[in-house]
Amino acid sequence: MGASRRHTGAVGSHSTPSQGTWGMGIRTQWIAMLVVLLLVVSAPLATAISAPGLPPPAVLDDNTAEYHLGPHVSFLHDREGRHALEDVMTGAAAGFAPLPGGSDALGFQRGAFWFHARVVNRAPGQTRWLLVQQYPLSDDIRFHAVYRDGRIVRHHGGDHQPFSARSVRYRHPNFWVELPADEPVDLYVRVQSESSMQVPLVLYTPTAFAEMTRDVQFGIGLYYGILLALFFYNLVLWLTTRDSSYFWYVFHLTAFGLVLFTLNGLGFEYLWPESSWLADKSVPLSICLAQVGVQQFARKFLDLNNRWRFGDRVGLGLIAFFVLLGIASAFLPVRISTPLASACVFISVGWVAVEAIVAIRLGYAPARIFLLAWATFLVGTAMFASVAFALLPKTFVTEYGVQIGSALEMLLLSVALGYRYAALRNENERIVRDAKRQLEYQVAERTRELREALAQLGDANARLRESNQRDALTGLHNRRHFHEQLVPMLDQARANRQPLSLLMIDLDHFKEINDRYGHLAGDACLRWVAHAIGDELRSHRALLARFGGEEFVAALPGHDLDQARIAAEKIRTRLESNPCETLGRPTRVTTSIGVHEINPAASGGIDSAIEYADRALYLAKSSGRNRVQTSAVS
Ligand SMILES: Nc1nc2c(ncn2[C@@H]2O[C@H](COP(=O)(O)OP(=O)(O)OP(=O)(O)O)[C@@H](O)[C@H]2O)c(=O)[nH]1
Repeated sequence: MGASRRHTGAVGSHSTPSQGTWGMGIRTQWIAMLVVLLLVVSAPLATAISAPGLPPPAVLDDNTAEYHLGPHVSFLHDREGRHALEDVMTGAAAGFAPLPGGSDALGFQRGAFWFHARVVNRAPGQTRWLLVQQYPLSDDIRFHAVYRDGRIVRHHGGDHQPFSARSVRYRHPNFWVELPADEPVDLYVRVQSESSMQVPLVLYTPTAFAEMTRDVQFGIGLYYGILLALFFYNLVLWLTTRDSSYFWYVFHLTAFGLVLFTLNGLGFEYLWPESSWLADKSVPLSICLAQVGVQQFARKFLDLNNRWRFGDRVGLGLIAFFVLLGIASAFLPVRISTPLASACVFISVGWVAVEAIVAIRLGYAPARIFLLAWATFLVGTAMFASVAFALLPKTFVTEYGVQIGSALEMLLLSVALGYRYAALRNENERIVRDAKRQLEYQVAERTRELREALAQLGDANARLRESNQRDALTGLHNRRHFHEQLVPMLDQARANRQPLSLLMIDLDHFKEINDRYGHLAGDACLRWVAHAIGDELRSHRALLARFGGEEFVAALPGHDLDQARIAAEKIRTRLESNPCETLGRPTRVTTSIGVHEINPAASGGIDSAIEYADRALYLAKSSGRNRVQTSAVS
């Protein structure tokens, strides 16, 4: 990347961190962020150190396409910012000194700085050059080219001038300068700025500048293209899933992109070309915004509120701090707010790494990818800084460490979000599955209990029905049930053309038993009689019931009148010959029985049939009792 022919100066190698590419400008910002506190303290000291001698002039020749003036630059600190060009030229001001340590980054300084370099152009075919100050944030830059004949050409630049005032529409301030062949030209650059004092001056031929910007634009397009793709991808995911982690990821990505956009000078070029206020304040503001984004994203992604309360509180504290600092930076001088915000970035970035490590130790799997993403960014930034301190050789990867690291970080974070989403979805599905299983088990359990209850209820109903059909004293069927059962029995007899007979059985003088032995003895006698009749009729498939009081009724299917009479006679004989046991006392009990055969062809109902049997019984009673009487009507 860069011009095909480069020249780094006649004297020694280039020792400043600034180079003539896109990354060089950014690197300068990052170095400033890394060493800003050191510089704030050391720069005034450094300016006080007297120079051993002023640098030699820069000599351009036919092979020069891009020339870094750093080794040829001397500077003068005009603390009050009052000196005019004439003062510094004539020596009325204090003398010029070489750049401290060869570095063109002087930190945050009050007043104005004058930079001087003498240039001799030995290339007669190339007299038009572009001087670029590869730091986009300087407020006020006044450029002067002083020629042998006393002619002075002046330009005015910096981000306090509208972007359109630049010689070339480019993110770094730049000035066209005519360099006649073989004539020394003194270049004086006066810089006054609230932001960091960095003046990496580079001379380009128009061709070299065009080639350099082409490569740089490609790199910038690639980098911000990746960020934009991730932005829209995760924006859509946020809109569809409504998972706030995606929103804070997009916020973090946007704010981080804005920081680099601002530091690259692209913010001033494309977003606020007319606003010198924003040109000044955008750096601390975007830094604070990015830190709010990263802290909030980490809190949400790592679910710190549920996993690590203390870490969550610290994260919230950092967010509150950066919000306040962001608001304050709208009013504070940039030389205070920017170094403060930059220094706090280290705390914030380190704390995010701590949060991720704790989350991993607490067993949160998605935090691993999160930490990997974060480490990628930190390693990229560290490699970039290491090059600046000559700890690592300058390669494509180390030189563009911040861009590569942050692009990889954003990419990995996007993957981590997907992983986290899948993990949450799986967890949800597991919970739903468990709940469903639990519900199914409970439903089965309830169904079983219900079935058991229904069975018990059925049993109870059956028992109730049975008890409704039974006589409580004797255990025989009761009169109502007899009626109910006699109907189908009669229907069946009619259908089968079979006889059906009724017995009306009544104990004789039962009242006397009650009167003589008591009601309980009477009860016992009734039970005994019921058992005896039932026993006697068992072989006849009879329907036997207690008709009421001391009266019983029996229906004998398949029995004609005579067969029924014989069965009745057996009952009578059995009772007569077997005294009932009433409370240990044998008591003789006789019985009168009325017998009636129901004519299946007759249309009469069961009531009339019972009536006939009852009449026969009455006849038996009136004929002297203890006898069987058949009904005359059939
Ligand atoms: N211990 C007892 N006695 C009953 C029960 N139901 C009816 N009785 C008695 O049965 C007797 C029936 O008396 P009556 O209707 O005069 O008939 P009887 O004494 O058997 O005389 P005849 O039927 O005419 O031979 C009464 O004394 C009733 O109190 C019962 O469930 N338990």
